Amino acid sequence: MGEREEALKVVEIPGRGRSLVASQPLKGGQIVLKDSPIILYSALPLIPASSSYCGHCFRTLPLPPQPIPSCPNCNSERFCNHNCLSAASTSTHTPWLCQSLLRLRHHHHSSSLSLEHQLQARFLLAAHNLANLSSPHFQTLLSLQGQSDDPESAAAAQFILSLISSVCPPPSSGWFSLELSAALLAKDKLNGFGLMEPFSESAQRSVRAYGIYPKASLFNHDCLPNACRFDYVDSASPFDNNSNNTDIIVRMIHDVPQGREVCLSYFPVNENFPSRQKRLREDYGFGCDCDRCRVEAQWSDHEGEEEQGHGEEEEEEEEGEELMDEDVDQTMASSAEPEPESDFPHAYFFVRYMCDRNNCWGTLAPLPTPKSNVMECNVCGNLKNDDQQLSMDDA
Ligand SMILES: C[S@@+](CC[C@H](N)C(=O)[O-])C[C@H]1O[C@@H](n2cnc3c(N)ncnc32)[C@H](O)[C@@H]1O
Repeated sequence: MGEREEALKVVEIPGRGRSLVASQPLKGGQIVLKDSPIILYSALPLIPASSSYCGHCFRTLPLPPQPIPSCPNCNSERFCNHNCLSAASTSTHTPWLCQSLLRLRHHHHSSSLSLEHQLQARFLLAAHNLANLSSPHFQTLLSLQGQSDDPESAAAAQFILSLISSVCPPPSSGWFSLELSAALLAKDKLNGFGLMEPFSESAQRSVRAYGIYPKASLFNHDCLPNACRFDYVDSASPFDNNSNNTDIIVRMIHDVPQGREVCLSYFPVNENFPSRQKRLREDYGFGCDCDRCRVEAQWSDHEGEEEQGHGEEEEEEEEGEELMDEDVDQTMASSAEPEPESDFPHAYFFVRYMCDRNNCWGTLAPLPTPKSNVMECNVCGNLKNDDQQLSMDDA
């Protein structure tokens, strides 16, 4: 872990599992984590085979007349350049993965598979590929939350494993057991991050690729997060010359004291109480008891349902020193600011930290430069001067 990540420590919190906690006071805008995926797979259906993204870095491919190299074996996976082609042959497009995807595409049943099953097949093949490539990274994947007893994952594992093991060439370390396959699918469901298409006001944003980010997988959820995730798909990160197209960074939305848990929201913050609770129970297996949920649970008619969101944003074990429970600030992640006596104490969060651009629903965090007054949206990238916002608050 680099200097930045030392801003966070892994702490076991009863009822929440491993959690990331500020190991020092953190400033709004501060970068607290940079992470690269250990697994990355396309969010597109298996057929048609070719896509407009590079099969290694997932950048949009250049337009003709630029030469676009393709995989000499399957001829369908395409790459930005020869560097990406060469890097893919030992990562995202190994000869075994290439053969497996090719056979799966030619299999007569593949065209009738649901998109969900196609993506689960892509993930399970990518997990076998990881087990062949890197035992430490595979162990990291195994250490993430998600068990074989998740009924949905168990049912999917049975179907997908029987499909891929009958169609694809066996991986050198053999096929996973049914139980391991179910556990891996559950881990993908709980920990996978979606890399979204760049924002457009006029279209629903779709996912370009899914990734497993080992360090970012330890962030718990809060419906009023104090940190948010940025990625720079198809654009270079302005803060890091060495970042890859699929790296993510996590920045603080506002200051938090040492000992406070740092949380992300697993989906856009505008979703209403019933829909958040449903999603967290069904997709992540817990009922949320954050400050915001506790307040909204008291709203008899759940007014605010008109805020209903529709974003489809998804989401190595740190061997860091663990804090004792008493070192953890019990006020947890939210409470962005002092809470007024009202039945909507988090109004402040929405006014100050939610992007007001049409169809965006992103979250704003200050730029990481010291004392920046400029807030950046993590979805559309819009910049907004916080001074305007402050004068609005004072009014
Ligand atoms: C991406 S993992 C987060 C790290 C996880 N706590 C661990 O120990 O690996 C997501 C899982 O963490 C737990 N979790 C996340 N946010 C939570 C919250 N606010 N309350 C309770 N459990 C939570 C749930 O079990 C969820 O499925």
